[in-house]
Amino acid sequence: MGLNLKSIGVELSGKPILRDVSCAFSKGKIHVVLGPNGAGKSTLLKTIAGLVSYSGQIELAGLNLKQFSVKQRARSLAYLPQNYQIAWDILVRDVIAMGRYAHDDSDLTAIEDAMQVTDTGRFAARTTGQLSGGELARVMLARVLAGKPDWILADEPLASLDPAYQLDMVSRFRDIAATGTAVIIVLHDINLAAKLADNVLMLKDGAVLASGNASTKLSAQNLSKLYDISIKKHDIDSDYFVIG
Ligand SMILES: Nc1ncnc2c1ncn2[C@@H]1O[C@H](COP(=O)(O)OP(=O)(O)OP(=O)(O)O)[C@@H](O)[C@H]1O
Repeated sequence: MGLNLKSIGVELSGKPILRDVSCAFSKGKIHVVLGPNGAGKSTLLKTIAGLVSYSGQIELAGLNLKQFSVKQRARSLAYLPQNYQIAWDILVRDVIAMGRYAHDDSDLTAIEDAMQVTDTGRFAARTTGQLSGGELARVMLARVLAGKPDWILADEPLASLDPAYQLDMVSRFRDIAATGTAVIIVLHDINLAAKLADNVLMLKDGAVLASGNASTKLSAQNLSKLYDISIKKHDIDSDYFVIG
């Protein structure tokens, strides 16, 4: 059973930010959310995560998400924010173990599994202040995975990573989706989106421009409309988009 958004509206400080957004997300798939700066991508993830009030209905496995307690929601849906900050210099293992908070336990197998998938076990005894940005990104993903959520909401998790780390994270997200978890991920890089996406959701001015299977919806025509610039397929390698 999926995650369905039905006619979602969000206002912040009296300004409409999301307008009549309807879309469906499925388990075991990677859903990439694309759109210009300010289109409402982060607001959409925050809305699903329960951090923002909304009109309309969000259904998770056929149930109204508003009926879920905070803990029930946190067990199903994990949110990886855009600008995470670790307030204290604490042990990596403890940060990852915090992912069990909503379960009221410290399931060591879940924590070990999360470290294995993200290859963070080798940092476990270091503190967060002793990690590079790319290493910290993997630790934050491990924290999310330790909670064994069915749905991961990740806001630009590749933004500050070098190309090698980006590709590494792409393959980790693929592995995660292959276990049946759904990944809803905001990206700005359209070629990384093309590598990663099973489905896409294109948001423009707070409304849906296109959504559905990446093989049909992630087209040069839709991308050009989305960003109001010329985007074409590469002449030789049609898997790549060229800007301008
Ligand atoms: N608390 C707030 N009060 C008023 N407006 C807000 C608030 N938070 C965000 N906004 C506005 O909502 C709009 C959507 O913001 P959001 O962060 O969702 O966009 P985004 O698509 O994620 O952008 P970006 O790609 O730049 O991260 C922007 O115009 C932003 O200025």
